[in-house]
Amino acid sequence: MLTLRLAVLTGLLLLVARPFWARFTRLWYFKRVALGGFERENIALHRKHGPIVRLAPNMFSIDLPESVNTIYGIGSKLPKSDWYDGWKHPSPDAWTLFPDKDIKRHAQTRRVFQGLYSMSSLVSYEKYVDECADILLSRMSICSKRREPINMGHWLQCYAFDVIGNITFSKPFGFLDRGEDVSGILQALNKVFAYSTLIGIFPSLHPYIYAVTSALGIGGAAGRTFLIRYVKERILQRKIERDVKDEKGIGNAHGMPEDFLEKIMVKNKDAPSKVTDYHIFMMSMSNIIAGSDTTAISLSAILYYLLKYPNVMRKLREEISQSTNGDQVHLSFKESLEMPYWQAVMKEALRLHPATGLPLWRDVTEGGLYLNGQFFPEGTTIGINTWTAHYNEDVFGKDAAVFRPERWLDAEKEGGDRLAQMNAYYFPFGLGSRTCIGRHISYLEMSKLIPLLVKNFDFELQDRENDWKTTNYWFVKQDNFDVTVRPRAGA
Ligand code: HEM
Repeated sequence: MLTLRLAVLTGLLLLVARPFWARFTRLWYFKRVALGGFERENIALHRKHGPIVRLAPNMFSIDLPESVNTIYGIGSKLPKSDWYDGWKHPSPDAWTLFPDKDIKRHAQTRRVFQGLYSMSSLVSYEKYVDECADILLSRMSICSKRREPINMGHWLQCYAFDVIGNITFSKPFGFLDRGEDVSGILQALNKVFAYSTLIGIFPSLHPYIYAVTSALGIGGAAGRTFLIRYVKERILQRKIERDVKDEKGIGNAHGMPEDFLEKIMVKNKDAPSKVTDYHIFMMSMSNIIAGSDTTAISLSAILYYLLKYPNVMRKLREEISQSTNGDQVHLSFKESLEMPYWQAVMKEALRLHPATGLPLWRDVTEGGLYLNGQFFPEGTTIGINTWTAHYNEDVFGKDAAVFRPERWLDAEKEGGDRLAQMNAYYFPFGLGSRTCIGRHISYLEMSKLIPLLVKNFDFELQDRENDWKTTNYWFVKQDNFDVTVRPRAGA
């Protein structure tokens, strides 16, 4: 009887969703994702077919604001789907936080390491951010003298990599100093992202293809190997330094505050069975892989929209000059939190250009799930794409595609439910138990840098007419953020 009921319900599911070929094979979704622009297509699919769209025989893209908590909320028990397998080494021992499907182990790991990413830990990371911001500032001065267009996306990526290296190990990678891709890491990671994004659609092939590509040294294996070696070297070096000094946790290099590695090593020394050497390696790697491109993309988005909307730039600059004194170089994180317009600018830029551009896939578990009256049996995979959510006109209004930081401030002034509804369908950092662990760190990096840049420089978009080009292999990266840069009069 139960089987019959399930068959009927699954049959109904078959009738509901389009596009046609997605019913029969995952190849349809694979092909669309491979084209690199799925975030826009996902929005268009929902506008055409409604809130539930089939992307593969058992994969459904959802655009239902009222279901976001059921799928992702803190109480939700839906694990990440096997699409995430592509983001890890095929060995079950080589697990990492981001793709971990084991809900219990994931929760334990988060509990142990949450503090390293908390607001109170940011105080010790702030100086590491300032150091890299100073280097970027001096690079911008040099670029402004050359008067040639520069790829600002590249420089912001250099900054994001160096900052996360500095926060994690008190040592930037050297991207800003060299202005180029150190040891091919950026190129290699691009390949890793494309590989993981696509193989995740056919996860059973992952062990075989991974073995072949690694043996041949293609598909990003070389850059990944460099990164692994780099992280291991930093850890080893720190262990030696700590042994020599035999000191426990107070400060590290050159009297700077505790960096991430120092904090995690203190935990390791206090409870070696709970915080193992594998944890130290895995969390440090996660910082670099999950925390660099995401921040770079978001920084580019903020600056790009400021350049596209000069009125917003003007208002922001007014707020910056009111909030800082003339000689002050760096805005403190605390000061930035007290700048409502700046906060709204960041929020709005991450709404219009969230860093991840595919549905955040989750598996429906035992007993199935009803969404909007539609039954999804156990074993189906469902997900909401942040882009689909953020461009939802019922939630954000008819002008959802317009960059308008005021929408957040107006909704707040207005009172009522609107702000709560917008906040509930706004998730550039994911949601619930799988929300981004590094989100405060990324806010620290972003909120300090952009005010510094726009206070000191004028940027001009090379192509004012057309929107920039992007490529979406999970991260929606900007390809041609070309600008000219000039020092600002009086800065
Ligand atoms: C603006 C910058 C960032 C954005 C937009 C961003 C976005 C996200 C999103 C959307 C997720 C959840 C993905 C999912 O549900 O599949 C996530 C998870 C994660 N992020 Fe971030 N992230 C950013 C910066 C960072 C930074 C700076 C770090 C590390 C220092 C970091 C580390 C992580 C980790 C480890 C996870 C996995 C968390 C878990 O599953 O428990 N991220 N991030």
